[in-house]
Amino acid sequence: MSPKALDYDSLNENVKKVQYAVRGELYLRASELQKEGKKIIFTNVGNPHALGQRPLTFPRQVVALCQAPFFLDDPNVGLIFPADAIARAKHYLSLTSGGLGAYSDSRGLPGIRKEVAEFIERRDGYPSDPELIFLTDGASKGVMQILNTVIRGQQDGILVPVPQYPLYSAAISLFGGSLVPYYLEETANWGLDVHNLRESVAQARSKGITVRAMVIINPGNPTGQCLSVANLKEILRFCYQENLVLLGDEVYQQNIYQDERPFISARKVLLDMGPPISKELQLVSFHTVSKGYWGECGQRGGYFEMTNIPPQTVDEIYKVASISLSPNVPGQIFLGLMVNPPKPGDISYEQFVRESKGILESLRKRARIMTDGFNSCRNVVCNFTEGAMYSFPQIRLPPKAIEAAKRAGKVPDVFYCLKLLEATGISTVPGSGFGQKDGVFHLRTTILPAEEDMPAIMASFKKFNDEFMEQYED
Ligand SMILES: Cc1ncc(COP(=O)(O)O)c(CN[C@@H]2CONC2=O)c1O
Repeated sequence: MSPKALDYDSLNENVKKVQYAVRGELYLRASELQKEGKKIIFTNVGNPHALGQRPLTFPRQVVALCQAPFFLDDPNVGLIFPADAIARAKHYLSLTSGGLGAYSDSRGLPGIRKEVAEFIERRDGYPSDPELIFLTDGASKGVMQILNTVIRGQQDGILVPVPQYPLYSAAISLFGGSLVPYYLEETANWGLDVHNLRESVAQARSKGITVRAMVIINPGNPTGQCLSVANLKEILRFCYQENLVLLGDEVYQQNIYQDERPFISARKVLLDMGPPISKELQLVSFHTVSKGYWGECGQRGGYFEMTNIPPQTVDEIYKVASISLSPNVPGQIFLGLMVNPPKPGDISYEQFVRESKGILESLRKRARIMTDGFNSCRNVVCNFTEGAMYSFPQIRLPPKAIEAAKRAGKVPDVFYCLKLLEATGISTVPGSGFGQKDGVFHLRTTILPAEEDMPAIMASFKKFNDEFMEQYED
């Protein structure tokens, strides 16, 4: 009998090749232990509300009213909801074609795409065209759609930073392209050296690969570095010289924990450079409501903005977006609220600023606590988390530990993270899930555990780590 279509052996080979470590072996083992009653601290996913972060009040008030418009007809609605939330809910409902249950345009509601364009204009100081902004079910879907549009086959390469967020390696595998790694310099605080870029491209071309696009993640995941203007200019010039599309993943643009390198968008730097590059280099930028001080991961609100992309290509991307009919409408409203939050003078402004500032200040403190905690441990070194939501310490495993891992049939950092999980309940992602230089090992954790829990978590980590090193050191 020939295999059935959904038998494992007859599946699409690209599907079987895909790896996604953020919810890989460690996550599955942690879920098993949790079922057995062990207390698990899931720091593997940048999922703020799952670790206790409270949602911002104003957006939830607006979306609640949008989801249940009958409250708007209740004479007492003003006793529970502030007037600006009521007004915003009515505004968003007026943009839909029948409320949140109706499909929107496949690119998203025009009124919200306009809000995104106005946000970008305020942020960058250059006009932005709503027609070149598509709303998506989270940034992931936008990234996958653009990669699917660019990759024609195995010979097409995408330059991806290593360590990288495995959405990129997984999507490139799924769409049958080739990942072309460029290594970030850990000793230079995960800086990016254009010389490494040139080497990677030359190597790929020598294997017959056509490098088509370059991904930057700024601030970085898992590495947390923030790119300087000079670095961004080098990257833009490099892409222009090598005829590459630049994919600017900027989902952590609100998550900045130092003052030396504030966030500046690739688009602003590009437009500041002026012609010819500003008129010719193709750029797609991504953002989301999942990160920042919003952390609304489950709402699935994202967008991508296209710069210097030909109208015919935009039409093709629109055509493919139409297959999925409509991005989810609540997620679109969250996005509109993120890019157009309460303004000074609005009733909800003070509360919004208090809540958002509080979250960001706490994240900044936790980034410092975690970095210092790791650096106080034996054989652990950790760059400071300049941005994003993660800490990515290097774990210098003694040879005996590497041998023990081999005997256990595990990659060394998986072996270490499994031991850490069993001993402390701290669920992390091994550095091998993000890519790293040979013989160098890391783990990724988020900086999201509650501030008051952080010292105990770091103490528990230190106890485990120092005992582990004691056990395996010569
Ligand atoms: C760099 C980067 N881009 C895109 C996404 C996708 O975001 P959406 O929720 O908008 O699709 C993530 C999510 N970060 C994952 C999720 O949690 N931990 C991570 O590393 C990310 O880290």
